[in-house]
Amino acid sequence: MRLDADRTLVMGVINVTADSFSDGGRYLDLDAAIAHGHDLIAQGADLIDVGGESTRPGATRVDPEVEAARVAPVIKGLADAGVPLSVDTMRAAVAEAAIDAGVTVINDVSGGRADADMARVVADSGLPWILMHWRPVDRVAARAGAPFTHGVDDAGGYRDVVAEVSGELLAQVDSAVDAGVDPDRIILDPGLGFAKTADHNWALLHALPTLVGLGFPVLVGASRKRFLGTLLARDGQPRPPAGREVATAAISTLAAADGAWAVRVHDVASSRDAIAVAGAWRSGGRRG
Ligand SMILES: Nc1nc2ncc(COP(=O)(O)O)nc2c(=O)[nH]1
Repeated sequence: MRLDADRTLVMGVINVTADSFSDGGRYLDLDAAIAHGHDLIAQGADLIDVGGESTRPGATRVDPEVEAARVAPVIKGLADAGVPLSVDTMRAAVAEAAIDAGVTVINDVSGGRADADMARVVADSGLPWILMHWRPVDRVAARAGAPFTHGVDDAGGYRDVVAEVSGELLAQVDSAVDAGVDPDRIILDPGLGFAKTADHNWALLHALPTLVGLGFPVLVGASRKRFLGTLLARDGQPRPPAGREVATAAISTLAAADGAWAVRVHDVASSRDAIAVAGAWRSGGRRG
């Protein structure tokens, strides 16, 4: 997986879960998940993120065995067909199963903080590692059934969310490098919506050039998230997830213009088109 592509990559999403906020339950069936993966590639995805444990507010942890059993067959089926894949997991054991199945990127929403073994697994694999920011994740219990910690209060609040998220991400990088991970294989992600308010999310997106300026590829995961629904609310009713694709594509356009490594989206085609527009705009159409 190239970390220095000359355009912003599009990461499609397959949530092999029962309860993800926007597509929960649709891809628990192996054939459906694999078919969806091929569809996302046909829409222009550069890679596909496969997750087996929803982290949405109100979700609870699943057994590691359940999580691995969900993601490994999907990863193997798609990897055998040559599809570039990331696995969305906080667990070292699940990452190992995914690596055995053919995954080429580890996407860790805990940024290495939920499982002390993860850094070793990633270092040994030599694969790229996405370190996402989620301040209270150290309070996410390892046991199945425990609820996730999404409350903004759990994060203790932010005085300067951009400076604090930047500093905490760099601390996660230091920990990864200390554990033997090649810094050139590290990708950062501000963790939009993870124990953060809508204002925090917009401040982080507004400061994307600052995050990119930290010197690592940056992944932006805003697709269909609640803060978009809040922005587009009518008569006090937030826009439902299915109605947030245009907003998601707009963010993909702006993220591409600001040099994001990739955007993580459920609807690939709309963001691929948006990024093509951003590329043509920035190059004066030279790339056609
Ligand atoms: N790196 C990264 N991974 C993620 N995984 C899940 C979700 C939650 O969204 P989903 O339920 O739509 O997958 N968001 C992110 C994110 O923002 N960044």
